[in-house]
Order: sequence, then structure tokens, then C-alpha cells
Amino acid sequence: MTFEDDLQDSVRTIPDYPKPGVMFRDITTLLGDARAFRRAVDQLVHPWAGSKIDKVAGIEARGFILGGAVAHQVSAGFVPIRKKGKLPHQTVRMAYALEYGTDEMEMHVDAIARGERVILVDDLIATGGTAEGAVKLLRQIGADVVAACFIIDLPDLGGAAKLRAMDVPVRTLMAFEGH
Ligand SMILES: O=P(O)(O)OC[C@H]1O[C@H](OP(=O)(O)OP(=O)(O)O)[C@H](O)[C@@H]1O
Ligand SMILES: Nc1ncnc2[nH]cnc12
Repeated sequence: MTFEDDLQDSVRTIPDYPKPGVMFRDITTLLGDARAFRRAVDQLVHPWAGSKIDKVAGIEARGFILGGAVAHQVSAGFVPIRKKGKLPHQTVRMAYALEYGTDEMEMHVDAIARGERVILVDDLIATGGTAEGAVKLLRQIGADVVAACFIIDLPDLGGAAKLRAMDVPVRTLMAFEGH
């Protein structure tokens, strides 16, 4: 069994959640497995071991869990990107595309200084609407988005390709075909 298969086996798939036809890729089983969690974090940051990263930005909610661990690993600060209305200080806001309609995400205006090197982290990239919004938000305040990292890619939905077209290097650890 290869390393990738091993890690992929720690992700649980729930058919028809949250609605019929969706194969939900559940990372709670990976997070609950100490070996798999450590491997995932180590593998996500491997290309940047030894390079200077100022901040890791994590996308609410699952990106917070991974982003905190990744930030610790690369000795960077952690910045939360939250759904609107949750952050107490002055924010910058960006609309992003959902399957039906749009929502808005926010970040504190002073969370990242102009030119700081930032890695974006989330658990999964599907259509890429969420990550695209996060990259735009980071760039709006002058961040240098060094890379975007996800444990899971759903390549049929095109999100990783969308980010690469924005000149963002994308790192993913496994892919699931289909939705
Ligand atoms: O590439 P996309 O099509 O934008 O989808 C990916 C996003 O969807 C999930 O989050 P969700 O919006 O379900 O929020 P949650 O983490 O709070 O459950 C996932 O954690 C990503 O953030
Ligand atoms: N199939 C899926 N599984 C888990 N989270 C998701 N977010 C968007 N699509 C998803």
C-alpha cells in the first residue's frame, strides 16, 4: 500500500450528505488518527520547510484545524478567514461563490502586513469558489500568496485549476474523482 493510499484510507466518505448525490469527504477520521494527522500536516508543508513564511491563513471552519497545526509547523502566525459577522475588529470583506448564490468572508484589516508571505490552508477544494475568494481577500490587503494547500482535491469540480490560473501554486495530498 502506498503512502497516499494509506492517508486516503483515513478519510471517511458519507454518501448523500448533506443532500442526495453528494459524496461527503469527512476528514474527522483523519484528524482523529494521530499518525494520519501528523503525516497530513508534515506533507502539506513539506515544500516550504526551511523557507520563510510569515502567516498561515485558514478558512473557517475546517481550515482552522489544519491551519493552526501548519502555522506551528512552519513557525508562522495564524490568521482566520471567517464567514461574515464573526470578527470583532475592523475587517476587509470579499464575496465568494457558493453552489447556489454567494456569501461573504472577512479577515481583520491589520492581520497581515503588505508583502508578507502567506500560505492559505483548507481541508478540501471543490469548485474553488471559497479559495478564490480567500486569495482575492489576501491580495486585496497586499499579501504575497505563496501557495494554497488542501488535503483533498475534487478535480472534477475544477477548483485547483481555477487557483493555478490565478498564479497560485496549489498543493493537495489526494484526489477523489466524481463529486
Ligand atoms: O471549493 P468550494 O466549492 O468552495 O468548497 C470547498 C469548501 O467547502 C467546505 O466548507 P463549507 O463551506 O462546507 O464550510 P465548513 O468548513 O464551515 O463546513 C470546505 O471546507 C471548503 O471550505
Ligand atoms: N464532497 C465534499 N465533501 C466534503 N466537503 C465538501 N465541500 C464541498 N464539497 C465537499
